[in-house]
Amino acid sequence: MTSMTVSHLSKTFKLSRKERLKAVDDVSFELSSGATTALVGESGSGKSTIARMLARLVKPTSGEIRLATSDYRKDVQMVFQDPFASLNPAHTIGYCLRRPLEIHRQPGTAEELLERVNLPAAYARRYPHELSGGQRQRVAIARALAPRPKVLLADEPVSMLDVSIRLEILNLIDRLKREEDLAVLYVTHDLATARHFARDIMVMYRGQIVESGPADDVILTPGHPYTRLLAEAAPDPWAAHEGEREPRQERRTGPPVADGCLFRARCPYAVDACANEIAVHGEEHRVRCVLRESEPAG
Ligand SMILES: Nc1ncnc2c1ncn2[C@@H]1O[C@H](COP(=O)(O)OP(=O)(O)OP(=O)(O)O)[C@@H](O)[C@H]1O
Repeated sequence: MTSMTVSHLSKTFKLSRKERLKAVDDVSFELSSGATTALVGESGSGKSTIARMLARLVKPTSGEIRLATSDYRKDVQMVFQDPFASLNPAHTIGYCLRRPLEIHRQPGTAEELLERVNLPAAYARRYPHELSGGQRQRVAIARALAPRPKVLLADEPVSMLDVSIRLEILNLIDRLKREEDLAVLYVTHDLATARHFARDIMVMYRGQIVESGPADDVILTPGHPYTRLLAEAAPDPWAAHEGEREPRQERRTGPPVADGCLFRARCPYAVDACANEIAVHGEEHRVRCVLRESEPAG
C-alpha cells in the first residue's frame, strides 16, 4: 500500500543575491508500507535535502508530498546520521522516549520502547553520554517509533557508526519495518546495503533521479552510465570509516544547463542527443538516458 506520494518535488537554495543552487530537481516517487526504498548517490546529489523535505525540515520550492494518512507530525518520523547530536544530553533516555509518547498520546512506556530496540529497560535511567554510538542510535530509532509512524526516514543512519555494528542497526530497522509495516526511506551512498535492505533503489545525480527500480535490477543490470560508475566504484561497505567517501560533487552554480543529461560531461558514452531533453525509459525499471533506447540494460 502506498504510504507517501512525492510529485515533482524541487528545492532551489538561494546562496547569494545572484547564485541559486538546484539541489533537488523535479523528483517523483512513492513509498510503500512494509518496504524499504533506498535513495543512493554521491555526496551532494540532494539525498538529504529530499529526506529533510519529507520530514518538513526544509520547505520545497515546488512539488507535492502527499501522505496516505492525515497526521503528518505523528506519521512521518526521521532518524538522523549523528547519534551524538540527536539526543539532548541534559535528559535521561527515559525522558527522551516518554516525551513523544506523551506528545502523540500513545500508550506504552520508555522501557517497552527500549526492549523493542534490544536495549535493557534499565537504560531508561541513563544519560546519553553513558551510551555508545550504536546504543544511542537504537534510542533514536526507539524515539522515532514512539508515535507509531507510518513512514520512517533514515538519513545515513549508520555512516557515523563503527563498521562492526552497522549491520546490526540496519537489521534492526529492517525487523521493525516488517513488524510495524513501515514505509522506510533509506538514504545512503552505500550500494551494497541499499541492495541488501531495499526493495527498490533510486539513484540520484545532481538533484535528479537518473535511475530507479527493483533493487536487484538496478544493481545487477544498471541502465544508466552513472549507476554503472557508482556500482564499479562502490567501496567496500564495511571498510574503515568515512574517510574514503568520494569527494563532494562540485557545486552547481555555473550557468544552468538548459536541457539534456546533467551527467553528459562525465559520461563515456555521451552522444549529441544527450544535450536534448531526456526522456525516462521503462516502466518498473526507469532510466533517464537516451542510450537506453538503443542499448538495453545488461
Ligand atoms: N541549507 C542549504 N543552503 C544552501 N545549500 C544547501 C543547503 N542544504 C544543502 N545544500 C546544498 O545542496 C546540495 C545537495 O545537498 P544534500 O545534503 O542534499 O546532498 P546529499 O546527497 O545528501 O549529500 P551528503 O551525502 O553529503 O549528505 C549540496 O550542494 C549542498 O551543498
